[in-house]
Amino acid sequence: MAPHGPRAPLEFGGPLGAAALMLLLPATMFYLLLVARSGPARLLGPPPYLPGLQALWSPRALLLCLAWLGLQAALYLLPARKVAEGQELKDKSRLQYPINGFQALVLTALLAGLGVLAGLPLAALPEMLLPLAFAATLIAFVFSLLLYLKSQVAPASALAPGGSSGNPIYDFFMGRELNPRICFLDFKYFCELRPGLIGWVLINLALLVQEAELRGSPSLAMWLVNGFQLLYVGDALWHEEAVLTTMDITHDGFGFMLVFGDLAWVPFTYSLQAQFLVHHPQALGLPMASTICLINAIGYYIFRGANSQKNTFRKNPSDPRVADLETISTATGRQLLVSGWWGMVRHPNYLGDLIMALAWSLPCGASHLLPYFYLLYFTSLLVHREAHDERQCLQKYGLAWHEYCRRVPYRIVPYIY
Ligand SMILES: NC(=O)C1=CN([C@@H]2O[C@H](COP(=O)(O)OP(=O)(O)OC[C@H]3O[C@@H](n4cnc5c(N)ncnc54)[C@H](OP(=O)(O)O)[C@@H]3O)[C@@H](O)[C@H]2O)C=CC1
Ligand SMILES: CC(C)=CCC[C@@H](C)[C@H]1CC=C2C3=C(CC[C@@]21C)[C@@]1(C)CC[C@H](O)C(C)(C)[C@@H]1CC3
Repeated sequence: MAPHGPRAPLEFGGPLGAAALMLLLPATMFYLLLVARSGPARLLGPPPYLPGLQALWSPRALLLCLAWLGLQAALYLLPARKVAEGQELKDKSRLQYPINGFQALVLTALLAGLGVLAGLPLAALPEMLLPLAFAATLIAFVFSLLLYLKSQVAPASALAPGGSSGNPIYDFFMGRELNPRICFLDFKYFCELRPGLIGWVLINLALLVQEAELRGSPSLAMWLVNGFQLLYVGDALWHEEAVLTTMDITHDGFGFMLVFGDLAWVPFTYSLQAQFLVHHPQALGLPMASTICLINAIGYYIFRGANSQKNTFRKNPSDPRVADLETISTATGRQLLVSGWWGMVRHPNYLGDLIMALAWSLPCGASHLLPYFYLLYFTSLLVHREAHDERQCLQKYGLAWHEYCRRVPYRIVPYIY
């Protein structure tokens, strides 16, 4: 079982590290937004210029962000095709979650289409990225503060294992409450999948339209980046229920790190490749484009295969699709897969995700490092996540986890790591 309360080891260097990250993460996001639109687009140089407050603050951008959150919340509250139950909580209860994320994506696409037909200038959105990112950051700070205050009146059983150190800065950053919600609106589940992910593909689409207006038609590179990332977001929302077993939902509190990650970091930095392409057009031949599509398809095949295999197995180990796989028994009664995808490396889903990340950067060519930022950041995020998960699995499964590590020695990349 994971350690609780003050005894939980502090992550990210404790309160000082958390405070530094609270400044560093937004600063990095603004830096990337500025660099992507600058001529040299140098990832490792000083920022091209320092924007004044008038370039960042716009009441219209704030209103737009709030309207976006309101729209996504309204779509979340629409009748769902299914209501799923989450993992069992400390008090033995299970929370309920609507499964209508894909429906929200489709309805948002319809609304955006209608908006464009009615004269909504989608291509103007990229020009507002800086003030929109600033507004999203402000919202993230205020929302995290409200969540922190709300957690002060939450019962102890509702707190996450890692966010109750007693240090306000650290707890504000990590999040104290595990599943903060008002009635049916679960804030963490909502934010993780809706406004940020759907916002990301909307920003990508706006960049595609802007490129078409600038150059007559969108480039092949832009189509690939839009297509790959839409597939990724569509897949996440189609398999929405699977997010209920990720450690973000089952283990982590909902504090500034995740709030900012979901609402600002994902839409504004994950769309970096499309931003880069508008300002730095790339000629991409068909052979190269086909190779990149193949790389993305391989990554997706591994990512989806591994995630679905584990989810199917966790739901019903006797399902014919997984019943023949080899397993190790653990003292908890749960089993671990040691063949199939999970017999290749201990985190095959991370491997697939990383291969896709490479495919998203390749259409941007090899002249700049900036489009590869996502790949670099994502590698470090997954290495950190993998170490975190291994510690938890060792605590949960003890000797059986040692046996799994012996049988499957590589973590993410076969024969390398
Ligand atoms: N694009 C992005 O920014 C991000 C994407 N991701 C993606 O999200 C997805 C989910 O990632 P994440 O939640 O970190 O981790 P996983 O989906 O890999 O879940 C880890 C859990 O799986 C279970 N497990 C581990 N090994 C086995 C095994 N051999 N057999 C059966 N169960 C096993 C354990 O939980 P238990 O035994 O309790 O079931 C373990 O805690 C991944 O595909 C990842 O790539 C993640 C972070 C960011
Ligand atoms: C640098 C920073 C602010 C870190 C915060 C991390 C978050 C950005 C990520 C933590 C886990 C995430 C997941 C997804 C998006 C990024 C965050 C929020 C995810 C929704 C992407 C789509 C996938 O299919 C997924 C559903 C498996 C995934 C879940 C984890």
